Amino acid sequence: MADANDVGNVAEPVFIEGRSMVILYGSETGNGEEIATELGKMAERLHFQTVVDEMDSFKLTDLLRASMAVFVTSTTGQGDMPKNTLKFWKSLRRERLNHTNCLGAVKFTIFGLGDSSYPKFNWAARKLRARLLQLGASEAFKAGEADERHDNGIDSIYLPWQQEFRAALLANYPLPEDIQPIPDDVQLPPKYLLRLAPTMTARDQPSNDQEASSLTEEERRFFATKSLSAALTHVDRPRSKAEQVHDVDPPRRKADFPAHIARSDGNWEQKNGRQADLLDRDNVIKDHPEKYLLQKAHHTAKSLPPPDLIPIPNSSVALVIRNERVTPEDHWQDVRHISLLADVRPGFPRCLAGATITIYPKNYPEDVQTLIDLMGWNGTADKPLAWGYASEPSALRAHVGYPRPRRLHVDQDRDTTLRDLLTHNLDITAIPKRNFIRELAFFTDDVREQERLRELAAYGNEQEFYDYTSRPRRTIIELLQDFPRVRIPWNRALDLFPIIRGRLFSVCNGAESVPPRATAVEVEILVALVEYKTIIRKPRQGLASRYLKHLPENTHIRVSFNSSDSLPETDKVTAQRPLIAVATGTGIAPIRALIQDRSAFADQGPTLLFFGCRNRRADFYFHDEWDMRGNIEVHAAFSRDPVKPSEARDLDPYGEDELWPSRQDRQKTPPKVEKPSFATTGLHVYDYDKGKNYVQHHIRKHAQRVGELMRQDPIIAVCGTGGRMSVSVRNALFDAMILSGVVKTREEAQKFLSDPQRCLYWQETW
Ligand SMILES: Cc1cc2nc3c(=O)[nH]c(=O)nc-3n(C[C@H](O)[C@H](O)[C@H](O)COP(=O)(O)O)c2cc1C
Repeated sequence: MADANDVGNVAEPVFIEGRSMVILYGSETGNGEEIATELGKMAERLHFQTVVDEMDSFKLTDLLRASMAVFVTSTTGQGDMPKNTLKFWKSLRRERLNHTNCLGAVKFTIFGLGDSSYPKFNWAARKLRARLLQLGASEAFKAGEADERHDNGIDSIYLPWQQEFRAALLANYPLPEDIQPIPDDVQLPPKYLLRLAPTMTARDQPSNDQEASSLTEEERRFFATKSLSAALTHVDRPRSKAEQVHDVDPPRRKADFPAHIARSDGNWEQKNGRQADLLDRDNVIKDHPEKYLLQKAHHTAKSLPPPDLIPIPNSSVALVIRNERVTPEDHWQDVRHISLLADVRPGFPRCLAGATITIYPKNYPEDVQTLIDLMGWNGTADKPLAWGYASEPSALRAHVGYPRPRRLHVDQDRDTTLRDLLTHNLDITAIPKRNFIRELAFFTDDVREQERLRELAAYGNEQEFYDYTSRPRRTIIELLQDFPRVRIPWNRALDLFPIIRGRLFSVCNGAESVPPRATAVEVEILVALVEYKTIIRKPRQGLASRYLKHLPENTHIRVSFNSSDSLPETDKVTAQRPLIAVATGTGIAPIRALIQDRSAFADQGPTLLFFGCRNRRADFYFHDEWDMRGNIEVHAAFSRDPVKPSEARDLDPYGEDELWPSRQDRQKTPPKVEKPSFATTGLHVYDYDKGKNYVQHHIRKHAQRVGELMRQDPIIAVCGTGGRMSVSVRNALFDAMILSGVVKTREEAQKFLSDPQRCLYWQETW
């Protein structure tokens, strides 16, 4: 059994003068951070002294200390920089830097993450790149721009880009002849290590000089770590015999899913006579709720996550006052309307429309125990721990400072155990990322498992990686069950597991319900819980969904608020602008907030709401509220309700009936020349989902009304599940503008929607 203090067979990068790299990321949901981490490991294997950190943790002048800077940033909002780049971005944009060539010595490259369904695709990376060049930095390697809309998502662009970048680094920074890159099957040193804290707890902290002088060196360092956020401790105390006997090697486990035989040749299904664990058909859960919905779980206070709250900077505590299911019990999806009573404190949004609330979920005791059992951590799980850097930091790291692991928030006033970390901090039910899978190969003694893990994470296996991880939403715990010989030493937990991120939800109520000068206000969210069984009947629940589903009323939870940067505050003037709102599903949340915010003003402009959902009966959220408001026109598209014959024609606006009005004409005209007239007008003929009942059909049907409001400087809000919906809606808006004569061509329509002088286009899709 591996000793918990043993970090295994590792190879340190060799120190080579003039070979260092900073990799700075901007990331909202973690994709950019993951890529930065992966690039960091790639650079370390090429013997670069490497620092990977968020942009805001970095001073501009420190860029000059590294031989190369790599920027990785996603785009958020409406072409905006992620929050953890704003400080850095501000310092980069200072006017006094203009024309100074101050970054003349900086060599850089940049990798952007974006989604081409947004009008400002990858704008953050483009803006950053332009400014770096303007300040004299030279682009050492071509920029990359990933698009989440690609078949294999970000990887489609990222992986080939990474391979080319690696080759360019080797060519431009050749290694001395006697030094080879560190191969992928040799472990790099960990960054952080956990260690057992001395037996004395924080509550026993010495109260006077005499007590303090009696502390051992170990204890002294432990207290220093607890009180200083960036203190370093090193793993230097071998575990006592008594500690070692606790970690009895658990019996070797049997895989629930023999992952190592599911090879890329796709024969797994044949060999096993059943389908692999894939959700491989669209709507499989929605169409067969009886098969794939989870059984109701009964929980007691003990089986729920503990109520204790860890301190999180800039957060506040809110009281859950309502947690109600709003969809019928027999509907496939459990959607919750949750109300919280939140303190109005500095930083609370002045306007709730467009604001988001971050909720910090926790893991369930059962999952935590499952992982502890799997890894054989029972002997240490409830002992106080400290954390520290695993080895002496590089000169570059020593200069720029030693941060805590990002987002690691622990209560400094009490002992933190491994079980606490697994409950509050480590995302043990996340979908495993490539880095994680790659690292696991170092913690199994089974050669087949090692091979299989490396194969899954290998370049060229993106489809298989996706099929194994994201597609069935496999969790880290399930991955570990599939590879029963993997044993992660407990002291590596902080280094290997991702840290839980707060989950963002759009606020769904507006100022109407916020009394002036209130000290606490009710904030509402509408949450579609992610939960179902897969084809092989494995339960799947998102971390936040599971947490929220059983969150009892009268519980205190930790939350933080963010105002919208891109939606202007609703005031007398903005409230008068017409609102063209398009929402699908829970995308109605921010739009309801906006409508309520506008209602606080007597003289508000008209609202045209296009809402799409599956059934009138099941998920037409807040429908009873719209009737009460005088100036809202609602056009709803129920995609799964039967279509009335009288409406059928509207759903196929470019169908044969419309193009060839009489049957006779149709018979005369050969089908090959279909739709010629529309192709010449610039209408987006082919984008409509024939026979479906979606919001885009209704936009086109009400083209004249859309056009009328377009002429009055409208606010256009598009919210809901992203990708195809937002693209189709945009095309339908182009068509409506052409049909109503607002513009003549698609290009003009495109310009119109991006012109802040003529409309405000706000998209919030996920
Ligand atoms: C609320 C929201 C707004 C977004 N806005 C844009 C945008 O304006 N342009 C773009 O190219 N991508 C946009 N995206 C897509 C993200 O850049 C993309 O999902 C990326 O992978 C996120 O990476 P991260 O996890 O590192 O933040 C947006 C995503 C969300 C959730």
